[in-house]
Amino acid sequence: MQQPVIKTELLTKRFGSFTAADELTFEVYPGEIFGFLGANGAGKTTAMRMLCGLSLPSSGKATIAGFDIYKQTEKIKQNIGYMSQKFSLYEDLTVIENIRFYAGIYGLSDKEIKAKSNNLLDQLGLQNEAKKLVSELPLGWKQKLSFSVAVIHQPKIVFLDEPTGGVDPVTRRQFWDLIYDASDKGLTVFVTTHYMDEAEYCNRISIMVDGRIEALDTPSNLKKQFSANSMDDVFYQLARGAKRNE
Ligand SMILES: Nc1ncnc2c1ncn2[C@@H]1O[C@H](COP(=O)(O)OP(=O)(O)OP(=O)(O)O)[C@@H](O)[C@H]1O
Repeated sequence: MQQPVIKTELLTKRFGSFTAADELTFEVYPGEIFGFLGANGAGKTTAMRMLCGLSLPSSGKATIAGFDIYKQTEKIKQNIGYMSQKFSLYEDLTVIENIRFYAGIYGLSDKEIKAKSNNLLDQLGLQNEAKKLVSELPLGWKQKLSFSVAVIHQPKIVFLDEPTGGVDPVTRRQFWDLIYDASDKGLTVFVTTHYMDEAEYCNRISIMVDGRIEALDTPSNLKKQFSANSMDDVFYQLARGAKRNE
């Protein structure tokens, strides 16, 4: 059996007397696409910040790419990529400037940066847009570029926080083609989303309710378990009892 790339045990984060993430225990395996679902306020961002080494847990254990979440946060940051709707590209730099900038931040050499930038422009079909300002690109293209720069240093895991907000289902589907390609090459993808069509694209899904993981399995097993026709229905059955988003 493969070693998990993410392993948590009773991972908990409290803010004063409030428990935002409550005894989370789960494992994610190399190359897996793991969906992290929950209603607003369920605790997804809190959990993800701990997993990325950005916030220390109150209790519990976790390793990310084999590194300890308390003691090795710098190592964790070197081995992960992160993309969110908020953390994105520099709108007033061109496409190629953004690629070079992030590659530089992630410590790639000049030679690697040159080769990677060209490959990436080819792969995304953006050669003609290389010198355009990012602000001129449609949102769907920005999201693809943002994902590509988040994995330019070939991390073991990429964390995606609602990566496709605001785009139509066809553009979302195209974004997911990039995710599948990356996961085929061994990248582990940890993704939060509110879109249930995206939940169906994941290998496994966990659903958080009021800080706790209430369900975790493949989309098809979850549908069986909850006698549901769709992930929407599974999600609704679990989230309707939530106290936090009343
Ligand atoms: N720094 C903080 N201090 C106090 N409470 C916090 C803090 N950060 C988050 N919370 C609370 O913890 C709970 C979980 O928040 P979190 O942002 O993790 O949820 P979420 O599932 O990511 O929600 P959303 O989908 O709306 O982003 C919320 O009730 C939030 O108000």
